[in-house]
Amino acid sequence: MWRQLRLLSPFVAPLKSSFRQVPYTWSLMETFSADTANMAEEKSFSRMKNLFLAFVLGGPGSGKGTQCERIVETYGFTHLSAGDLLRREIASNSEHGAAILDIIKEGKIVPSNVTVKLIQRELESSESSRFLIDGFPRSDENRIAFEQIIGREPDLVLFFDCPEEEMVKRVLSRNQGRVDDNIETIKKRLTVFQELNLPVVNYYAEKGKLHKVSAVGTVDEIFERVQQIFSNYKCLLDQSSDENFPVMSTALHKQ
Ligand SMILES: Nc1ncnc2c1ncn2[C@@H]1O[C@H](COP(=O)(O)OP(=O)(O)OP(=O)(O)O)[C@@H](O)[C@H]1O
Ligand SMILES: Nc1ccn([C@H]2C[C@H](O)[C@@H](COP(=O)(O)O)O2)c(=O)n1
Ligand SMILES: [Mg+2]
Repeated sequence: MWRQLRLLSPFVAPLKSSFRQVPYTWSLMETFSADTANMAEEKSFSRMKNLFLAFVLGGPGSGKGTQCERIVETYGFTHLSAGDLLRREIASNSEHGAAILDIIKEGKIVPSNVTVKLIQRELESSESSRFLIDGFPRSDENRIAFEQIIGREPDLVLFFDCPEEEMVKRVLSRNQGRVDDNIETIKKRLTVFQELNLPVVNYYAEKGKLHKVSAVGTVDEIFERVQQIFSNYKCLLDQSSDENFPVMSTALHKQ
């Protein structure tokens, strides 16, 4: 209603002289652009509300990316790795690229608004209705920024629990040319994991959203544990299904 009144107001105001028409024209344009922004925000809000969102947490090298690949194959999720989105920013020489590279080399955390905006862009531009958000949130600040910008919380949180020794071994033998896969940066990332990531894990545990998965064993063994968790979310996942993702029910019925 208020929007309709705002739209009408330039027309009902008296247009006594051409001098007066300039501000009225501007006000009409402003009204239209404010209205377009409101409509885009409402559209985005209603899309976000209907998505199935799973956060995937775990220390460096715990196997988040590896398990996400299996979840994508089996359940038709779209995989958004926060680290990959940041690395893509670096590679594209974007405005923030150089600063992001410095932060990643130091094993630190990129400012939350940068990471959340990258995630938001993917969530909004994709046709998908279910997402794995891997490596996010890495801190309480990340979590709060997501809640504020996206306007909601995840449906579930997976946490891959892995001993430090095993994580270090896996990262050092990864061989993907990552600037942070060296022993100095790994030590820093492990400290950040203890100090900033674990409070987020505890937060979701207290909210009853956390599913802790032992990340020890073969990739297949770990994925079996993951499937057991997803089997409890059949109803919610089916609500988020659409013609692009007919695989969910099939995958769950196969178990
Ligand atoms: N269960 C496993 N056993 C042995 N090696 C594994 C296992 N799962 C993954 N790996 C290997 O360990 C390395 C790290 O795995 P992955 O990249 O999935 O971890 P990540 O949690 O995504 O790490 P990061 O946070 O650094 O991105 C990869 O080389 C991967 O092939
Ligand atoms: N929420 C995030 C996720 C990642 N980063 C930065 C810092 C990480 O060490 C690096 C690599 O991430 P990964 O691929 O290991 O998930 O990216 C961040 O700052 N904030
Ligand atoms: Mg990864």
